[in-house]
Amino acid sequence: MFRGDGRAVVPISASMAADDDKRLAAEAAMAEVVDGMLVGLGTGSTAAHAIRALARRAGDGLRIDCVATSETSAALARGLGLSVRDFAAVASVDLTIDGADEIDGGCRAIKGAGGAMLREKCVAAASRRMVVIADGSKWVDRLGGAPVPVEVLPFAHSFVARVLEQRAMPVLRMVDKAPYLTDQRNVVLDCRFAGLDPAADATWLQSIPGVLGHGLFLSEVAAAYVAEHGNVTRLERSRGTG
Ligand SMILES: O=C[C@H](O)[C@H](O)[C@H](O)COP(=O)(O)O
Repeated sequence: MFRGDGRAVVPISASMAADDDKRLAAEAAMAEVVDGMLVGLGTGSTAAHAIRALARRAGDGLRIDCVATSETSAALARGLGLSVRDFAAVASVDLTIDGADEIDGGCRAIKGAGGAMLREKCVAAASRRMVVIADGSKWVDRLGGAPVPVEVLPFAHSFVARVLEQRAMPVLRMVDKAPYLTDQRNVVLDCRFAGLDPAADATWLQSIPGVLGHGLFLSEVAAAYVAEHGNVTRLERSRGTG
C-alpha cells in the first residue's frame, strides 16, 4: 500500500473499534515487545494505552522492566504493577513506545504537548528502537501545524523568548494562571513557526543558551503505528532518512 507521496506503508489490521484508534495503535505496537526487554514508556493519552496493554501482558507472564518519560507515566505504570527503573541508572533501553502530536511520512515527529519532550528525547536517544503510536489526526504531510514546545530554563525565559521571536511566535505555556512547569521544573515556550524548516530550526533551537530541549524528533523514530477509523498502518522509516 502506498500513500499519495509514494512512501510504502504496511497495512496491519482493520478493527470494528473505530472509536479507539489510540488504543488500537498502542496494541499493534505490542507485537514489538518480547520477554526480557527494558521498555521505555512514553507520555500522553496514547502512551497510556500502551502502558495499560503492557501491564495486561505482564499479568499474562511477560517479563519486562520499564523506564518512564514522565512522573505521570511512571505512576500509572507502577500502579498497574509494572517494574519501573530509575532512568538515571540506565544507559540503554531496548524499545520505547511513545505518542506524538504530529508524525510525517518520514517518521519525523513533533512531541511535547504534554510537556515531556526533554525526558522523551533522552529516553528515545538511549533506545535501540523507538516507535510512535498515534491516531490518524496526528499524521501530516508536513510538520508545523502543531506548535513546537521548547523547554527553557526559567532563569532565561524572557531572553529565550526574545530570540525565538526571530523565527516563531513563542507563547509561555500556562496552567491555572501560572507558568506550566515540567517534571524538571522548567517552563515551556510553545512556538508557532512561520514556515517550519524542521532540520534548520531544530539546530537553531538547540544553539540558544537557556533552551534545554524541544519537541522536534527528526531522527529518533524508527517506525509509527497510526490507527485511522479502525485501520492500523505501520510506517517504517526509510533507510537513509534523517
Ligand atoms: O509531552 C507529551 C508527549 O510528547 C505526548 O506523547 C504527545 O503530546 C502526544 O500525546 P497524546 O497521545 O495525548 O496525544
